[in-house]
Amino acid sequence: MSRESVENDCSLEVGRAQTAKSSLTKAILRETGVAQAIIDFRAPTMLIPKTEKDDANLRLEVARANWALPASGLVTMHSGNASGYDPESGLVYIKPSGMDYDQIKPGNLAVVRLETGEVLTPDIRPSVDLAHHLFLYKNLPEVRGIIHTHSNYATAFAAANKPVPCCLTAICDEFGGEIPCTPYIDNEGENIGRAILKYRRERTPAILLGNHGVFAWGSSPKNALKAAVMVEDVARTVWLAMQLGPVAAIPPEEAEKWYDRYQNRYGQG
Ligand SMILES: O=C(CO)[C@@H](O)[C@@H](O)COP(=O)(O)O
Repeated sequence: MSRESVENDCSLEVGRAQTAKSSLTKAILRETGVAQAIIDFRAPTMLIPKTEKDDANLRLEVARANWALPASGLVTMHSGNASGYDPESGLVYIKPSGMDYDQIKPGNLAVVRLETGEVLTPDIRPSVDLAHHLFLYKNLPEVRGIIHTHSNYATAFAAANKPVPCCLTAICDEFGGEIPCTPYIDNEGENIGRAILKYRRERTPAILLGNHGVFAWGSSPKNALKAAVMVEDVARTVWLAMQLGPVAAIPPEEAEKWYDRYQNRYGQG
């Protein structure tokens, strides 16, 4: 679709967009200090067909999750991506493929219709991992955010096709048991998505992909990011522990106690 036809076919709610631009810009400048992140809401990639309701807040959250990947040491160069899903509009916002993280803005994310896989941003190519993100959103109905990384310590376990064993209370808290690992899976079609569903543990919001990396998910892009950060953190600690000898597994009934407290009574509610 040409830029001209996109502009003809689409409507911009200018007043709404300008309000959002103003508040988003302030939020970005306040929280990141990155002046370049000012969003141009008139950019063609922001034009969404009339039937779709764009979600400025989710755009900001997805951009933030992508910015956090290099900031948290989870990616090298372009080797990871973050997305978010808005069930009201049916739209998925995802990192543009191969884009430098400091070039990502709320206004230049790739936008995809979940139901059909149609890319609504003709001039922005989505992450090569789009198919896996879409498959997970379709099959895990509570999920609103997904992260993929090749973070080093977790990916070392993946290289060995080994799960991260449940040998730390922090693993019980966050994951409720070991972080599983799939065998090697090729990247065609829905193969990775299907393998994630097959090998995941029901309540564990992350998995290692054999010989590849990490997928993590959550009820928001921020929560998916937390899971991705925690996968790497515990993988690093377990790796260090393994230099001392075999690690000691925590029995499932003990893991359950930690999980229950952390998930149900930890923090400020
Ligand atoms: O694993 C791979 C490539 O093999 C991708 O996850 C990674 O490079 C990120 O790709 P995108 O920049 O999101 O298209």
